This record gives sequence, C-alpha cells and structure tokens, in this order.
Amino acid sequence: MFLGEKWSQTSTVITSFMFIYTVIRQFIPNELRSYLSKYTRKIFSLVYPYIHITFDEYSGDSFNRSQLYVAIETYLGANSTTQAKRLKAHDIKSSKTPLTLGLDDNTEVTDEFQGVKLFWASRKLKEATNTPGRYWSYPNSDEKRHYRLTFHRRHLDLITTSYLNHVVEEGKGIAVMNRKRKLYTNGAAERRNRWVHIEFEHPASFNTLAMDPKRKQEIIEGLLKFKKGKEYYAKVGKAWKRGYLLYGPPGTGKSTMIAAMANFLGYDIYDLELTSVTDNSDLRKLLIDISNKSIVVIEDIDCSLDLTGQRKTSEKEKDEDGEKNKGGPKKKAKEEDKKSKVTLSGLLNFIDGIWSACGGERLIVFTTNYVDKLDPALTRRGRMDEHIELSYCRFEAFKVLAKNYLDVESHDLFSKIERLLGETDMTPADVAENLMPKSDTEDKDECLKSLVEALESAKKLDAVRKKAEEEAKLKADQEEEEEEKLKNAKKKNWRKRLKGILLIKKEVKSSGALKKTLKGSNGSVITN
Ligand SMILES: Nc1ncnc2c1ncn2[C@@H]1O[C@H](COP(=O)(O)OP(=O)(O)OP(=O)(O)O)[C@@H](O)[C@H]1O
Repeated sequence: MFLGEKWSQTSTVITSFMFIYTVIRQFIPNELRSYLSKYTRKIFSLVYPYIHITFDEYSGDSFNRSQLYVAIETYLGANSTTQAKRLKAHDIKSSKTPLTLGLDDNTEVTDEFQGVKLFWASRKLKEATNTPGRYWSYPNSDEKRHYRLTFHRRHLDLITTSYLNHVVEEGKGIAVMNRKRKLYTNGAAERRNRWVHIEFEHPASFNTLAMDPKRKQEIIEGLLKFKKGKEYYAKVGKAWKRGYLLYGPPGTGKSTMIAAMANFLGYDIYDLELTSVTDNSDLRKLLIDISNKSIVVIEDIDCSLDLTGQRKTSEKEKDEDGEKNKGGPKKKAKEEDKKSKVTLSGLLNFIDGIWSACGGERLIVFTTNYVDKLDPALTRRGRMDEHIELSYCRFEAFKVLAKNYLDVESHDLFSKIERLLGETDMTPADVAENLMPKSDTEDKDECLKSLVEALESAKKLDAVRKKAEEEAKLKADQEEEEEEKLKNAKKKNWRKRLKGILLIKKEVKSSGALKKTLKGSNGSVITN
C-alpha cells in the first residue's frame, strides 16, 4: 500500500484517539490538562511525523480552475506517467499533441526533490447531496477534486520555499512547451498597428539547422541559460530580455534559426513589420501587447530603418508620393503627417524602457543581409547581446542536411563534396534544394551526384566570375595607370612650358638691365 495512504489511515486512528481525548479532557483538572496537552502533541508528532497540504481544483466560488492546481496537474502528468497505475487522457484544445496524460482520480505517486521523498495523491470527493443553487459556482457540484501532498514535517521549509516553487515553475514550463504556439504579425493592411495571429507550426529545430556544430551548441546553451535566468536577471537588476542579431547572405538560415529558437524555448513569435507602424506611439502600443515568453522579430532591419535612425520610405510609398505630390504642397504636407515616424531611437528606447517595466522572458531578434550597413547604436553589446553569423554551407553543415534530407551519414561522394564546399560558396538553401529528390525514383546516390554537379557548375561559374572580375580589375588598373601617365606627361609639359616662361622672363629682365645700362651711358631711353 502507498506509504502516504498508510499514514493517512494511521492518522485517522490517531484523530479518533484525539477526539476521545478531547471528550474526556473536560473531566481532567486544569493543572494536569496543560501538562498533558503539551506531551500529547509531542507524542502525536512522534507517532505521526507527516504533514499534508491540499490543493483544491477550484478555490472559493471561482469559475476558473486554480492555476496552482493546473500547474501541479501538468507537473504530475509529465513526471509520473511511468509509475502511476491509472492515467487519464485529456483532449486539450490549445495543446499541440492530440492528447495529454495526467493522473487518474484517486491515484498515488511519489516524487523526489533534493533527496527528499514526497507523496502525491489525486483525490475526487463526491458530495453526499447536491446542494441546490450551488451548481452555478462549481461545474459538477457533487464532485470535488484536489491534490494532496504528504511529506515529513522536518522538510516543511524545503517544501514551502523550494519544492512547491519548482513544481509550479516546471508545470507552467511544460504547459508552455505543449501548447500550440502563435505567430503574430502587424502587417495586415486593414489592421495596421494591431497584432493578428495564426498558429505557428514551423518544423525547424536545432537538430535540423545546418551550421557549425560548436557554434550551434554555444547558442543552445545561451538560450537555456536565458530561459532559466529569471532570478539572475532580477539579481542584477536587468530586464529579462536578450537581443540577437542574425546576419548573413540570403538563404543561409536566419528565419530557420528563429523558428528553431521558438520551438526550442516554446515561445510565440511576434513578427514586427516596422514599415507598417505609423509612429512611435503606435509602436509603443504594439510592444505593450507582446506577451511574455515570446520572440520579437524584425527582419531585414537595414530595409526598415535607415542609418540615421529614420524609417525608410518603401518603393511603393515613393511611387504613392509621386502621385500624391501632384495635388500640390498642401496635400503633400498632409500626407507627410500621415507617414510613419518610427525612429531607431524610439524603437530602442521602448525595448529598453517598456520591457524593463513590464514582464520578461523575451528575445528580440534582428536580421540583416548587410551587417556593415547597420547603425552601431543598434548593434552595440547590451542591446544585441549575441551576434550570430549564418554563412555559406561548409562540410559540417552539409552533413546535417544530408542526414535530414537523405538519412545519409557517410558516402563515397562525401570527400569530393567536402572539397567542393571548401572551394565554392553555396548557401544551405541551395544545398538543401539539390539534396531533395526530384522524383519518386531518384535515390540518395543520384541526389548526392546532383549536388556534386551543382557544386561543380557553381565552381565553374565562380571561376568565370572571378576571371571576369580580375580582367575588369586589370582593365581598371591599366586605365588608372594610363591616366596617371597622362597626368604626369601633362605635368611634365607644364613644367617644360613653365621653364620656357621663366627663361623668357629672365631674358626680359636681363634685357631691362641692359636698357638701364644703355640709358645710364648716353641719357636716352631705348624702347622695343
Ligand atoms: N542553415 C540552414 N539549415 C537548414 N536549412 C536551411 C538553412 N539555411 C537555409 N535553409 C533552407 O532554406 C530555406 C530558406 O532559408 P531561410 O529563409 O531560413 O534563409 P534566410 O537566411 O532567412 O534568407 P533571407 O535573408 O532571404 O530571409 C529554408 O526553408 C530551409 O529549408
């Protein structure tokens, strides 16, 4: 029999004993009574050293299930399915799995925390009568459920200060991981400046992400540290947030990495389209609406804000501007007023300010293809805590793709592919495209061969491009050289002419001196 249950029966016997004692107590003289009660309590705690804590499903007259109860339910469901004799399946709408398992009513399981053994029991009590009028305050008024935790009284401190916290945090964490996640966006034309969402079902994970394994591990560890960092951030007085800058050429996996991060952490994604936000005040509203446990993504940040921090005008808007300006300067001024005035400093200040003041556990991710173009204010440490480069596919990354797409871990063609990947730049997106079977009959060998062919032709193209570039450079150098020569020749020419002028000047001067000499000798003036 379950230990907690055995103790529970013992406690019933002891309680009966206590009741009898209470009845006969009134016949005992006062002096003897206080003496006896002191020792009775001591003896009782020696005989029955366990404590129970009960967690009701509904507290008071609330219509909502107690959050504590739900967290315990999730925690026990996830941690005790292997030891419980009876389980119950729930069909939770918001869960990404078709069914969730939990403890059935009146089932017991054990748990261990820091070497201490604990006993959990799920209880369903049926009320003898159906109290009229009570049904509205409790869904099934004749059924009441609770969890009961039993532990030795010497662990009371550990249980109340650490264990229950651990259960609730774990329970909530598991619920977050199991729920269907959402992808929010503010880009919808008719709902500008408001979030709309769809279910987020991207299958990417860090296992399927092709990149240098060492760097990948560092990123995973960083994310784990962040997720568990609530107390650390509180201790150092910083908002519980972390900024990531993902950069690299198109098709190297920036969006895939964001999806992998969201799946790994169990967070929602908020895809913030800055060009759709009217001004800083609307930006603030959007940011306030972002829930905890989320990743805010601003893709192609270099296209959303220019270097001075002012929002860029999109090509479409430029065209619209052209049309609008036909209406004259007044109309133009009006339209200017309507245009977005979101600034880089506005964005950064809100992120620092609002997020420090409300909630936590948020990542902000910026992506760009041109990291060098970004304003240093945006990329400085403290704002963007981690800079991650996603680059062209090298052999280590290729191995991940080969495993994912073809289930191949080694092959005769691998050494050739390794050499080719070292010699030419191909994005993981292009490598993946080549590894995908084009028909039902195409097998692994053919897919790898097709990749080799693609790499070889890319290499040839690279060589042609490089040659063309070299030739263009040579031509430019030659032209520069010619120009330099011409300049020098011109300079030489000028110098020659200058010399000639100087010579003439000298001659003129000397002829002037001669004139003076002539004037001085006979008193007449000689003119030319
Ligand atoms: N590193 C990678 N690992 C696994 N798959 C990748 C990787 N990079 C690209 N891919 C594949 O290529 C597709 C396009 O990649 P993704 O959109 O993530 O690239 P990106 O860097 O975000 O491109 P862009 O800068 O154009 O937005 C993905 O759907 C994925 O299948």
